[in-house]
Amino acid sequence: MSAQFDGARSTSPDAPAAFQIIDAHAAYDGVPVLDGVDVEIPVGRTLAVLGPNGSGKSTLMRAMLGIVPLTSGEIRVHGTPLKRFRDWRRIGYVPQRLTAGGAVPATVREIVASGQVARRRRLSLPTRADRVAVDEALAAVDLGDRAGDSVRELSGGQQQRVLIARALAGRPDTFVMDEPMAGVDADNQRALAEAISRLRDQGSTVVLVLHELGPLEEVIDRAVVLEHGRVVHDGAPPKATGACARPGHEHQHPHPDPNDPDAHPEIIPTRGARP
Ligand SMILES: Nc1ncnc2c1ncn2[C@@H]1O[C@H](COP(=O)(O)OP(=O)(O)OP(=O)(O)O)[C@@H](O)[C@H]1O
Repeated sequence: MSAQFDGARSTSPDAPAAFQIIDAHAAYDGVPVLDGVDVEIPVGRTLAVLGPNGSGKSTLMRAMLGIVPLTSGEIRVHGTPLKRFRDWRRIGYVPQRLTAGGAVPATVREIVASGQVARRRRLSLPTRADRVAVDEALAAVDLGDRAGDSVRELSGGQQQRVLIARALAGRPDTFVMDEPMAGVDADNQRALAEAISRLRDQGSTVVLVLHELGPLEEVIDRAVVLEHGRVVHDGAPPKATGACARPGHEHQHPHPDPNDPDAHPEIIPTRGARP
């Protein structure tokens, strides 16, 4: 990746934490899913959220973006309580799977450019700088030569890279990625790890849900492990062992149909949320 992003703006030691999650509780239909989560993520850190299926990892990501409301507790984003946070252009969200291209024959470039919508004023057209940012984002994930192709023609791993490019195109300084490695082959995992490591080197904050560290082991400075909606570890990334540690290993676990918009509330921004 040769492109340089100007996203990482607030890396001074005095900058408030990118995310402060304070005694967060959340529930679906009265069933607790987050049960008193406390995590502080300073700017410029690369943090993995690990844990078994159903432990609440995705729910925590969604809560951090205001998609899932807390039943109690507080979340602050770059020092501002989530409800009052408006600077969503600083946040780049990479959802679990490609959803934007599923129903319509969008090109790679169109999907990536859609990541700039929050930056632009209403009804304004993309500027030259916007177009350059899209080119840079595509180059960053090594998909510059696929810009005109339909995303449907891409493999799952390449589609995942498109989602990262979409987040990059808005030039955020804070990334929230929900299982960017899920279902991605070893080559694409390495390409993604490289893109993420460059984000870290540029001072961006990156929070990722992962099932195992895999090729990201070198990139992650800290890991939070959830179990039953509680933090059971917060510190150095645990050493990977067994088959799950091998590059290319794919977890098999149920996920909603990626083309079912009802199964992906994150693509329908709620009030105050701009994923
Ligand atoms: N929209 C929803 N409505 C009801 N229950 C939900 C919803 N989303 C998640 N859950 C349930 O909440 C619990 C936590 O789910 P969550 O997706 O946050 O876990 P996770 O750790 O990300 O799991 P995975 O690794 O399988 O993605 C699970 O029991 C899940 O079935």
